[in-house]
Amino acid sequence: MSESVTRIQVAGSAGTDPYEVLVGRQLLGELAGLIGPKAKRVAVIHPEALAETGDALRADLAEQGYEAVAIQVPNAEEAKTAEVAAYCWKALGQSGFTRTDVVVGVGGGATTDLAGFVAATWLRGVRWVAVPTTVLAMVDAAVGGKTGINTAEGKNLVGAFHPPAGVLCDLAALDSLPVNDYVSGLAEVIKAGFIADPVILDLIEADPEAARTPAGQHTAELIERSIRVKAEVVSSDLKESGRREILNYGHTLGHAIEKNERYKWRHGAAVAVGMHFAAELGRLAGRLDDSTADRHRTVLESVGLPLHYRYDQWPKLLETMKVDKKSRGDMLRFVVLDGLARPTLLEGPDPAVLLAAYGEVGQ
Ligand SMILES: NC(=O)c1ccc[n+]([C@@H]2O[C@H](COP(=O)([O-])OP(=O)(O)OC[C@H]3O[C@@H](n4cnc5c(N)ncnc54)[C@H](O)[C@@H]3O)[C@@H](O)[C@H]2O)c1
Ligand SMILES: O=C(O)C(=O)C[C@@H](O)[C@H](O)[C@H](O)COP(=O)(O)O
Ligand SMILES: [Zn+2]
Repeated sequence: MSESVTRIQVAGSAGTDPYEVLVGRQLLGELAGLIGPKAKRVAVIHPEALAETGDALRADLAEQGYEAVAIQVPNAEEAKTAEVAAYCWKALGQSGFTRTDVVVGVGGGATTDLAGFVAATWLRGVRWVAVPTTVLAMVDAAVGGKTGINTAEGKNLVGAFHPPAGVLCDLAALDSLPVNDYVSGLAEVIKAGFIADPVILDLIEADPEAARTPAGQHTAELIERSIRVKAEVVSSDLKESGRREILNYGHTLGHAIEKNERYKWRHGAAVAVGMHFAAELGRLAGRLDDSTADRHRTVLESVGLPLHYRYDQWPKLLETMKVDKKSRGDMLRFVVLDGLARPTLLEGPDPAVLLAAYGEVGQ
């Protein structure tokens, strides 16, 4: 067993098995246990940026007796396409991958979303293990079983709920992450702070510069607290029939911005703008106090996340938001706050209020 490993439990829900999220260092010794005794073949799906890691993992698994293949996919959102999923299916088919074999997704959230989706769809579902290597993937994407790809029409429009058998968050992986990608992940950390655990906000506000680096004093605590928020929510509502919607705070506008930018913006940056919008919407709808709304601006800005987007794009963003997964018929639905750590739904807001909220965000 590895030293000083934190183990966070995710309960089984909707007929799925429980699993653990491990946070620590040198966790790869845990991988074989998660792959389980039945697998003969293992496919390691990794992005170009982690070519060496992917190959080292493949070689290590081969030494342990598995027929291991590494499947390299493009970096970031370019991996979340039907074409790349088809490329992975082809590789699994050519290596004779059966129902007892296992997919390992190593990388950021784009890679773990794709790898989980490939695992969910191959032979109608095989076991998979997530090895997240970005802040965002550790605290959010790799946990909870939402897997999927984008289409030209929108973000994550094709996917499946397919929880991993386990999640290994090796904090050492963060040392090679470019600072922009590190900071992008802080958007989901800050989201967890606003919707459920304000201590996260206190820790970031105490030293925003430290929060921007893996060497920061509170890095492990910020990551663990955020994972606990996610684990608690998905444990009770895997398929998003209710409470899980709170994890979509800031995402209604955020996803529309990502689509508008043809997925060239990082998810976390778009969600940061989306949370600013959600805060202004909450304030203008008479739900959220000024001080908590203003806190969104200060904490997001303090770590270097964006608050604003192009004002002239509002009509297009509004059209995209109409097909957000939370919409019901013609009714737009937004996660807003009734107060700090009090997330709720705002259904069918007045279009004038929406425009006024965007007036604070658009530039
Ligand atoms: N499934 C979910 O519940 C969920 C939750 C949140 C976000 N997401 C998804 O996650 C994605 C965003 O994930 P992300 O922010 O991790 O971005 P990402 O996966 O696009 O990774 C960012 C970049 O960093 C590279 N990279 C990854 N790890 C690295 C490392 N250790 N060192 C150097 N480079 C590394 C990647 O190859 C990529 O180029 C979005 O597609 C978003 O929709 C999913
Ligand atoms: O896990 C969830 O549920 C979330 O909403 C977490 C989000 O951070 C994440 O970006 C998720 O992929 C969004 O899902 P979607 O269903 O709105 O596509
Ligand atoms: Zn997200």
